[in-house]
Amino acid sequence: MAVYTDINEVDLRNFLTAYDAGDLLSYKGIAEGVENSNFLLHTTKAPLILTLYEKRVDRGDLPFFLGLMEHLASRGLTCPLPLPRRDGALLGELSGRPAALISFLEGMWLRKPEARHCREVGAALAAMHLAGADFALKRPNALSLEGWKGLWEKSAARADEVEKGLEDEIGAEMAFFSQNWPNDLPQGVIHADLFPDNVFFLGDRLSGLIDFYFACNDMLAYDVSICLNAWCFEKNGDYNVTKGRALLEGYRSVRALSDAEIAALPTLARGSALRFFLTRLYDWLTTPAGALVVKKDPLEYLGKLRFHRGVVSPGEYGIDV
Ligand SMILES: Nc1ncnc2c1ncn2[C@@H]1O[C@H](COP(=O)(O)OP(=O)(O)O)[C@@H](O)[C@H]1O
Ligand SMILES: N[C@@H](CCOP(=O)(O)O)C(=O)O
Repeated sequence: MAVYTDINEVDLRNFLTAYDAGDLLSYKGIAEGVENSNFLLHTTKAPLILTLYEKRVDRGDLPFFLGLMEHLASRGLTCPLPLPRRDGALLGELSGRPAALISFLEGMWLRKPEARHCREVGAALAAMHLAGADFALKRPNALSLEGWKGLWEKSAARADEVEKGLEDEIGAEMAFFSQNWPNDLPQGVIHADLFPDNVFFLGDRLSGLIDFYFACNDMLAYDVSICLNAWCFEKNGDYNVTKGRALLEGYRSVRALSDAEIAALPTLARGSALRFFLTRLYDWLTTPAGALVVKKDPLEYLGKLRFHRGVVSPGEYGIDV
């Protein structure tokens, strides 16, 4: 359960007085997620999500994240909306943390997505990229090359505790990317964490996207590569080209991918695998034993990284070249 910061009822009731949110009926911590502390609130009005922003979220970035949700919703994308306080602010403070109330989105995430779901995710990602094009705020990607270096510096010395030889292997990846990371592809607002647990479905229909707390400005095709990693591998580590094809076709049915974006997919996918490997590795080595969170396995992403390292043509992802 991702509840790093606990709340008490008296403080919560006091926090809610700043909102027109109805009277509190119940609240409970949510047993999912790894970044922030989330609670489901029932009030005499609509159900709400209460989020307390934790370690990896910089307070200065919150206007970007909350403003982006408002912007995307205004462009027709289904995503949660922050509930303003009576004074108009979107942020308050609870248990010493910045905190916001967010609308509750109906639906559930898919534990076993199939190719048809991947197609919908691809289309939704492209729709988000188009809808974000005129969002006024900017946020550089804190988890691009420089961020990777920082994580790696803090983890390298203990990497071999996770698998022997990792310090050398990942050191070589870092060297590769410092020379080979694309910088001339189309940029825009990306979600940057569109994993299955951040996409809700009602039946077979995609009902909305959540968790915009890694969103930033970066290469649009990098976001596609994140989805290939998150949606198109099987539990045994095999890449499922049918899912990859569906995701890419779904994306291209809404936004075209240029030849340069397609050619860069193997490098982008290798880089995005490294990015999730590094955050997972860092968390694996540093999360305190008693924390109420399910740690994610860095080795899953090491396997994906190795797969991409061996890809010689983007056609291997299921795209016609
Ligand atoms: N707006 C929302 N509507 C419904 N459920 C939500 C909403 N936001 C979060 N959740 C629930 O909380 C869980 C964790 O949220 P998430 O934003 O992914 O947390 P984290 O940022 O900590 O990873 C989700 O998997 C979902 O079950
Ligand atoms: N998707 C990341 C972890 C971030 O978790 P989320 O609950 O915010 O999606 C990973 O799988 O490493």
